[in-house]
Amino acid sequence: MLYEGYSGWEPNLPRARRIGETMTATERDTTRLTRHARGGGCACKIPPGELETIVAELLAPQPAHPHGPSLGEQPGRGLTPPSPNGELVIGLDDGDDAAVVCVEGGRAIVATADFFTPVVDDPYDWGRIAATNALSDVYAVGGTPVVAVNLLAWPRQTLPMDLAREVLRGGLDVARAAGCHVAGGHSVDGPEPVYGMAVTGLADPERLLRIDAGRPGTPISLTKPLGVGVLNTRHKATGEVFPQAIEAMTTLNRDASLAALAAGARCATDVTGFGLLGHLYKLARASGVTAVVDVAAVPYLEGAREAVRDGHVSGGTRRNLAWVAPHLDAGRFGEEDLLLVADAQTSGGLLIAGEIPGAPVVGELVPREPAALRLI
Ligand SMILES: Nc1ncnc2c1ncn2[C@@H]1O[C@H](COP(=O)(O)OP(=O)(O)OP(=O)(O)O)[C@@H](O)[C@H]1O
Ligand SMILES: [Mg+2]
Repeated sequence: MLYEGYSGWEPNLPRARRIGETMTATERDTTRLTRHARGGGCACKIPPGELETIVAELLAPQPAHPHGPSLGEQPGRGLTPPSPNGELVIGLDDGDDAAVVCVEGGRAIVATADFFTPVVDDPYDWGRIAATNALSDVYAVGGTPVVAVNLLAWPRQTLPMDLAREVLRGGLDVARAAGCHVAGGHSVDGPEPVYGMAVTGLADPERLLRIDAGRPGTPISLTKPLGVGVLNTRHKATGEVFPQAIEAMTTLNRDASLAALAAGARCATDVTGFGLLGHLYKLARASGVTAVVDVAAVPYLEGAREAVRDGHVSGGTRRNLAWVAPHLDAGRFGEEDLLLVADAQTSGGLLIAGEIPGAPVVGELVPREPAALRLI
């Protein structure tokens, strides 16, 4: 995930505090983590169209740089080294969730990194959410996380360091629950708090969940309800806490991934900042199919629709909708429903091509139509 930038951070905050110092009420308000970031969670991702433009540059043949190593011009994909140490089986071509490389011994190594600005005010919960989200991309390709390193930026002049400690504690607790070591990291002083992890996992190369493996005639299942985006936006604006959103964002996608593999699924992705519509569009495009969404079957967290009606919609959600609009047959649905299905999720569930016990079927993949997405 790319991090959008540094603008908009809270001015006039108190001096740096030492661990253990008590806070005044005013200071407690200024230590509301979401006030220190313009965006929040996966809603702070670079919009999908802009991201794909810069990533496409990486895929293009790379001319030799006059001051770079003399590897010469690459004939094919720019990212392939002349003498690779492993076979790349999932790379950048379709914007899949994680990179997968086959190595000696018939195992596959899964690599991914994710970090973002605060999505809730509670530092421990934010740590748990960010770690659950970082681990999710390993599960989304059918892997098992093995080791993670923390990625942390902290405005140490304006936010107490003991909050950073709580963030890391939350991340550690989630990784432990996932059976994944946290064995290091990197930390910098920055204007906005940013936290996440780089995670390495293992997978069976014959049993991967790929974004390009969807086939017509397959139902689409969604393993977590939508709506965390609008509830987080409401939380940032009002301070109201939504335990149902925190519960959803801290639920590991491990069981969903295992259930998908057990059901014989071969195609999945996780629903994060580009929303259900954005991620489903990527899946349909990569698989050469159209995805039909049964809007009435899409589950939402309690309070999500009300939050949209009250205007708590992030810029990221509106950008998601604009991005998919040229590829969307929206049928009879109006703005409220469209904003809900495009809602930028943080640490959302898996979108699986296949039927999974306990997960609602929210649509179906069909042969490619003029529009890659159709709502019914
Ligand atoms: N700076 C970058 N350089 C190279 N590739 C990138 C960069 N940023 C993103 N990508 C790639 O672009 C694709 C889409 O990125 P995105 O962050 O949406 O995927 P993701 O990791 O599945 O996100 P999420 O964690 O929200 O599920 C991925 O394949 C990702 O590896
Ligand atoms: Mg992903």
